[in-house]
Amino acid sequence: MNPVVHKPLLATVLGQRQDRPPMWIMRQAGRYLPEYRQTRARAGGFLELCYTPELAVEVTLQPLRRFDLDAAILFSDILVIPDALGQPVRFEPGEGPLLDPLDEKGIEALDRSRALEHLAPVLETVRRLRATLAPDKTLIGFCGAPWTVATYMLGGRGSPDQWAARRFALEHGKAFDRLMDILVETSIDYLAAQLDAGADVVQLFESWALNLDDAAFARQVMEPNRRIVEGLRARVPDAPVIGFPRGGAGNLARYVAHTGVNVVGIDYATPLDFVRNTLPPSQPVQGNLDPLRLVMGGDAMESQVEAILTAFRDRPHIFNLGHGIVPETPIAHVERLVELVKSA
Ligand SMILES: Cc1c2[nH]c(c1CCC(=O)O)Cc1[nH]c(c(CCC(=O)O)c1C)Cc1[nH]c(c(CCC(=O)O)c1C)Cc1[nH]c(c(C)c1CCC(=O)O)C2
Repeated sequence: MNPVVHKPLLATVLGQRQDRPPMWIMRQAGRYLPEYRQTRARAGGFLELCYTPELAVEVTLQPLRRFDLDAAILFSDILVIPDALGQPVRFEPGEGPLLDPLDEKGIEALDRSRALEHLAPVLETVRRLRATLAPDKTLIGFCGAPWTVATYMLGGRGSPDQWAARRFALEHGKAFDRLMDILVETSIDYLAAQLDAGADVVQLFESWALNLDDAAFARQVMEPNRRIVEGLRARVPDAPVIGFPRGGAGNLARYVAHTGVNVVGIDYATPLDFVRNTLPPSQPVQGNLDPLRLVMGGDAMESQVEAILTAFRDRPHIFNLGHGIVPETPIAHVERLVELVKSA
């Protein structure tokens, strides 16, 4: 890596405000792109795509060929971790991910010893991306944060209220804490390996940081995220981390202070002036356009893009959506979004 080349997105993560905010789009490689759908069909299954470096590199780079984005995000999924721990994951069309829900015995049977071996193809993808990516582009690695991954492991599928996992945490406290320990340790190994393979920064996707009371938020979100950041930095000093606790707005300042993440992701339901009043101007933020506005385009999109750029003008800001891009998004609207942010 050439240390002289400037990476605007990485610099922003490290706290340096840029004149124009760098940008990427959560879930930027995906079904809204015809070339993704084509490669996906070639791969067969979704996990096969994640575990085939040649194809995973290809889909990672597809959005950067179309749009002038400042970062590539490793193409993989948060659910490769349960898969690597011995809880198989299936992706069925129209269903989202499906797993056989874990019970206490299932937690005891999880096997961390071969997880990194299982994830070797993903790490090979990172190495190949590092070798191919233009030097001014930031390479983002990621994993799901433990609570979010656990909601799928315990519930067996996505759910609107994460009831099964929230109940399990209270009903089987010891087994739940054991599961958190396993996920924390595996995530540290996995993220350290991604940084070692050439990722510039890693993001913790805590997509289900909502529906939690104070005590549950502290136990299930803040503490595991903090342990990962601390454990990772014990291995990779100053490892740059983006935390995205979706739905955790009331805890934004506490989350940042407790976990030590460099950047905090802001979901689209969080008011801009709340962020301004809650986080000091030196605190880097990422977000927060509603993906629906990108589907709509026109003034619905442009007015809110302007509001976000204005609200975060005085601080390090990475422009992004407030959650992942959805399949029905018109490509022309993404082109327009990039043009708007680039001319800010
Ligand atoms: C909760 C979660 C998952 N996966 C992820 C999260 C956290 C972010 C969020 O909340 O959206 C994260 C994720 N998933 C994927 C990426 C790849 C990198 C990127 O381009 O951002 C990333 C960073 C690819 C994917 N992961 C998935 C797809 C679609 C699969 C397909 O091609 O059929 C892609 C491109 C499948 C997936 N994977 C998951 C679900 C619920 C689904 C089904 C719903 C859906 O399709 O969006 C779990």
